[in-house]
Amino acid sequence: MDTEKLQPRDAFDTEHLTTNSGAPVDDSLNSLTLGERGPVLLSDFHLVEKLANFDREVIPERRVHARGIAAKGVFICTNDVSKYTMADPFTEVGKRTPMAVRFSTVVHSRGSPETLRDPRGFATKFYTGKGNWDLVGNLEPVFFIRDAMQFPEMVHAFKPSPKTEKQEWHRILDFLSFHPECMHMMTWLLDDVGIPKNYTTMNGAGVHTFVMINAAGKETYVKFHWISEQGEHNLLDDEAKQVAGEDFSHATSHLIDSIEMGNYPAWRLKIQVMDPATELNHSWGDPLDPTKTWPEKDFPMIQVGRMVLNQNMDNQFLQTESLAFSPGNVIPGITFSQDKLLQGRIFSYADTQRYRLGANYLQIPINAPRCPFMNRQFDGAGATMHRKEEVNYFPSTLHNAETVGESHVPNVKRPVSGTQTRRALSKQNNFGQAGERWRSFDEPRRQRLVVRAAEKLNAPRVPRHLKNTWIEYWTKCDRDLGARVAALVKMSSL
Ligand code: HEM
Repeated sequence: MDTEKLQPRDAFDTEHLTTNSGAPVDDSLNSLTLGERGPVLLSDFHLVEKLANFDREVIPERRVHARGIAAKGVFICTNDVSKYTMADPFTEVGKRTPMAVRFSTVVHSRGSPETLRDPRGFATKFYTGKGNWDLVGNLEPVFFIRDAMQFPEMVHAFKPSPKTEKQEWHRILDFLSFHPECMHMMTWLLDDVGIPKNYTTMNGAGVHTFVMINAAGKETYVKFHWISEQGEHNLLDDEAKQVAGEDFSHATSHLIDSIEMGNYPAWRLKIQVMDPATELNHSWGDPLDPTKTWPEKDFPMIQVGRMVLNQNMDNQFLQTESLAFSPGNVIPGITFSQDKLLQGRIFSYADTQRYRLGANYLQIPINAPRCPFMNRQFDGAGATMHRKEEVNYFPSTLHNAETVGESHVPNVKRPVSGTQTRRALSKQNNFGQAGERWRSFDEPRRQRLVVRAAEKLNAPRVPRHLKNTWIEYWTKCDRDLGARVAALVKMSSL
């Protein structure tokens, strides 16, 4: 018997219960006691082991995006984009790359309703032949802030109050009043898309500008978009209340049921590309600013592939809960831009995952690469990778491990220069795209956003000075929008 092949899994089940170390269990209903009426003996190893395991069954939930559901699928390359990138999923039209995807809400805890007005996470992992590539995006193509320095406090403001354990809009509006760059994102959050009907009926976006590099080393700025083939459908506020009353996990139920019934949801992956040499020429703002979209008339969408989700997860803890996505996971042909929000994310995800899942979280099967891989860092808590060689260092004359060199992992060549500084991007244009987006809506949709914006300002404990600031911001987005919000805001004496 090859005991190393007998990894713990249901394929090797005995017909009877055993202890964790495999010994048969005589009784799993009655504790071992001194006489029928007790006391219980500490030598009941099976009881102690069962309780000890139970006591450790949960791990910290994700700091954000705690509530979500994952599925498996496949990415199919549909267009030749080799002039932009050498990345493995795009090397051949028709190439298929296995994927894991997790959709989520953001602010509330793991058991919270899926009908809340909240951004939605759209995290994708491509198991490519050159390592895992994670495109960790959201439904919304923009974000509230531009610099990772502000993220922890932004999350504190959105999360339930440390005093009341409730999300409170006076705290959110207070924090965001220092960040007028959030206005574009607010026109997504307070729009109908703020509550998607289901996860399958929402689009997704990579948000940041990334860099694609082709085989000749040419660099192209790129934005990624997932466009739902099911169409974009949302819940109006009253509908959301009704759905929540029936099934507060409605989006999870819908995804699982759709896949179960063979109605495999699909998305088109589209890209927008920009020559980095033009990056300072755009009147709408800076492409390194994640609060901006690139106008489609100047940067048309180019289809590159299709993702189909065709398999449910069958172990929520080992798969959905243990999935670890990171914007730091890129592959040759795709790399980071200088976007300051993105650069902070490169650190934060792997860091939280070492805390949340342990040092060897990448050895958990759902996170491990599907291509051959090898390095010298595999010991520690949670290690399961059985390696037999004596050389666990690099370089070595005894084992000819090599690195591949820059021609296989091209890096950005464009020079970066400047003095050390802590400064915001100078080209801000905080209100332009927010106003454009609101004006692009039909009248009923415009009015729904107005009503929601006013509702937030009428929430308990929003002081007069914040109401004034926010009316000013909405007015800067669009004069009519500001006037209509102001007309609905109750000016208390707070
Ligand atoms: C500096 C800014 C940000 C920081 C520091 C940050 C940090 C985090 C952290 C710590 C997690 C939990 C990860 C885990 O436990 O596995 C997370 C999850 C997530 N974040 Fe961010 N985040 C930032 C901005 C963003 C932005 C701009 C987006 C969208 C483009 C985004 C999308 C997501 C998604 C989709 C997840 C859930 C991944 C999953 O389903 O497991 N985050 N983020």
